[in-house]
Amino acid sequence: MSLVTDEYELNANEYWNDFYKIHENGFFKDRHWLFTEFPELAPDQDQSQPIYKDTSTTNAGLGSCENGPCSLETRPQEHHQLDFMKDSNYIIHRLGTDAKAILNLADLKLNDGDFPGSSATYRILEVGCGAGNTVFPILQTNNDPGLFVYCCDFSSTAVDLVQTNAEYDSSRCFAFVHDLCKDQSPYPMPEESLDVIILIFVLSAILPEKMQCVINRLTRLLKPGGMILLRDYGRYDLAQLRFKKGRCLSDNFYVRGDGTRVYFFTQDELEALFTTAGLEKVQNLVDRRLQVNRGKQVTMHRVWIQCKYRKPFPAGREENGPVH
Ligand SMILES: C[S@@+](CC[C@H](N)C(=O)[O-])C[C@H]1O[C@@H](n2cnc3c(N)ncnc32)[C@H](O)[C@@H]1O
Repeated sequence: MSLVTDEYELNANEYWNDFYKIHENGFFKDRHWLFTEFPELAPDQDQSQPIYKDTSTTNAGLGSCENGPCSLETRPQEHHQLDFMKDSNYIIHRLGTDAKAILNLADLKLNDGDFPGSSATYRILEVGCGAGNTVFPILQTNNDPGLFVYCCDFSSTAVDLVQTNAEYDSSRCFAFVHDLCKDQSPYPMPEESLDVIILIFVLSAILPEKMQCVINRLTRLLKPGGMILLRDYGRYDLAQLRFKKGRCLSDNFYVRGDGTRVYFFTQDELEALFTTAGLEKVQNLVDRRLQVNRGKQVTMHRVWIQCKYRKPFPAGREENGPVH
């Protein structure tokens, strides 16, 4: 790594802290489309009735994901803006977060062998949860009393935003600071305890040479039959094509103006990452969209990749029914 690349890697969480200090929860859009793409997040809900529909943008040339992230505001100078537009669905009640320390695992009074969510029957972990734009829709939509949702991010500012959200319910959710790239950084749940792990535009923020270790370690947390769900940037997405010279750190890996980084994947690369970790493909698709912002008369070619990979049952152990 060069000195410049090193600086972005060593201080990666600080760049994301700065990002969340500026944007708080108002940047990434709440993703109610999640449940049409990933019904595993709310298995018992009626997926035929999307809860959320944004009508501000027209999608043409859709792939198989018509209810994907569909609204967009174009501000070419800042590529984050290409991802998701501000949303006011969630009103955050800030509770003086500067004064409130982040709740850590050590602060919880747990009996021996217990862990947050130990009595749950369906456990979901969101990694790189940001301000909670995926976690809160899950908690709102999935009413299974046995559900427990964990979420983590290496930005303490982001985790603080989640923990101080009025919707945060510590009996159903546990948010914690965690750096996916730090092998020694503990998870609050044992191995083979999770039904679903979700990564939404997160793996792309990680140094490419560290991605395999991240996926290997996450795989160990999955129950046999459990799944990793991913949605992320695809190769030659508009955001990639718009990067100016000098922003490229290595092949297909770029740094934005605010110091946060992004990789653009091919399907084969993701297939290799997941299968090397021992997972089996359930889905690996490219979602290409022509997004039209009628107001601004701009068309945008977006490329996203969506994957679902399952942890196989050990040989001789039959799959029988749901994973919980
Ligand atoms: C593009 S944002 C997506 C946020 C969130 N998943 C969402 O959908 O709104 C990427 C997130 O990954 C987090 N992140 C990046 N590298 C990480 C790492 N090594 N460990 C944990 N979180 C990380 C960032 O802090 C940021 O919140």
